[in-house]
Amino acid sequence: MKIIQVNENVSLRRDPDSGNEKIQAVVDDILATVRHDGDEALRAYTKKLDGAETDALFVTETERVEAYESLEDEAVEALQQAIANIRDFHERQRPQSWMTTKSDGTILGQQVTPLDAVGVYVPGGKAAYPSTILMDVIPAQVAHVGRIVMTSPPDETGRLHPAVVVAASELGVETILKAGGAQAIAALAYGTESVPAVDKIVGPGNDYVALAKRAVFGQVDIDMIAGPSEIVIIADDSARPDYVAADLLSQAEHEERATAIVVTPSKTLAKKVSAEVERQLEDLPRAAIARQALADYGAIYLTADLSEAVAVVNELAPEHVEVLCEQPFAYLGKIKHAGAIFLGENSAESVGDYFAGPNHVLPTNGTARFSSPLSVDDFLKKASIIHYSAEALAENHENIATLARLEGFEAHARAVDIRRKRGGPKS
Ligand SMILES: NC(=O)c1ccc[n+]([C@@H]2O[C@H](COP(=O)([O-])OP(=O)(O)OC[C@H]3O[C@@H](n4cnc5c(N)ncnc54)[C@H](O)[C@@H]3O)[C@@H](O)[C@H]2O)c1
Ligand SMILES: N[C@H](CO)Cc1c[nH]c[nH+]1
Ligand SMILES: [Zn+2]
Repeated sequence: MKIIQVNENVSLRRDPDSGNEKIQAVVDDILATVRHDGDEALRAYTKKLDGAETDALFVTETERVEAYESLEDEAVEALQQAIANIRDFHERQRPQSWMTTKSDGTILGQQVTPLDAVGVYVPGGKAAYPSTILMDVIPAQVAHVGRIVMTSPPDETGRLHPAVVVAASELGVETILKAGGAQAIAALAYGTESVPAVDKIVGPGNDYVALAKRAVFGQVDIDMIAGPSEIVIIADDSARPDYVAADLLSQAEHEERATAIVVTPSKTLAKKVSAEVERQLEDLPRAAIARQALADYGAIYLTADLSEAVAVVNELAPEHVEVLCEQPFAYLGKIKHAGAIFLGENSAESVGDYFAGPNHVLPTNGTARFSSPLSVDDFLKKASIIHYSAEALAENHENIATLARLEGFEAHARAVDIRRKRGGPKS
């Protein structure tokens, strides 16, 4: 791996539009066609892009049974344990409606309501992601979303990966559409004869999915545009080079555009990590992908000290940061910008990707500066509650009318004046 003396201009931010003009044109065409031709277009794109016939657009009961038959019991049990952990974590996020009554009888509050219908996109082109189903569906269920439509691209036989079907079934997801890419996003956003439109679409995907989500935003809400995976490891001499290397490779194997970076003041550690990465690459099944990612987006940054390392991490604002230092908890609060913070040598990112409980759908591309992990909040909306008492209106009507006239809105002013002129409001 490249070992680079730190450069203050380090950044993970990539222009999301660069080189995407051609893909955007393809996406716009697919969105318009599915909007116009519905199911017929959905089937035609699935045939063209995924090579699959989908006479039945949704996963059938027989397919569910076959999926369970082809999965090992230990895989189902691991999914069940992960579900329990992720549900437990997200249950703690549920906000409550609230109301407060003031001494003059005014009642103010906030009503929290779940979304009626949500679409969950589960990527399935190059790899199957049952873990992402758990991360997307569980917070929606905890929020009590009314209707969940899941969608994922089928393989050439017209089926979804058995682990995807089992993960969804373990969660009780009833509607599983077999469609991927921009055509799936169009079906969820606009609706077709068989796919009911939703209010919000969540879930990561490739550029076709991301650009389609961005294009339908406004018609529906979306969670975020989640880009390629990113890991940044802040490490001192106490870190084990084999652990650091393993964790870098765990994200580099995702795809050629994944980012894997170490930030350390220790030259000795840097050299050992670089050698370890080469050693561990030797028998890694996805070594070609990981090598490419490390060549293009991997680095070991050398800093003057650990405080400079923290400053670099905050500048990068990565999706994940691991703290492999002697006192990991000393860095909490100092690391301000990261999607998820993993503390200590047993907290490999894989623990969070699959099992610990927190969500693995996280802000990427430097957006951790201003956004947060997917959570129960993403599946709720809030309405304000206002009940003004007679006493409060008597006390404040002149202020309200003055502010209205300041903006030139006479009708606003009269709407409070009228309640005073008629002898004052009833209590
Ligand atoms: N951030 C996260 O939490 C997270 C989790 C899982 C996956 N991911 C990311 O999701 C992405 C998954 O990508 P993927 O490709 O494997 O699956 P995908 O399901 O996102 O995309 C597959 C679909 O892309 C469309 N497509 C492919 N080539 C096309 C073309 N030439 N024209 C039109 N449409 C085309 C097809 O419709 C196909 O069904 C990866 O980048 C992965 O890293 C992120
Ligand atoms: N690391 C990914 C998010 O960046 C999530 C994931 C899914 N499966 C394995 N990992
Ligand atoms: Zn991962």
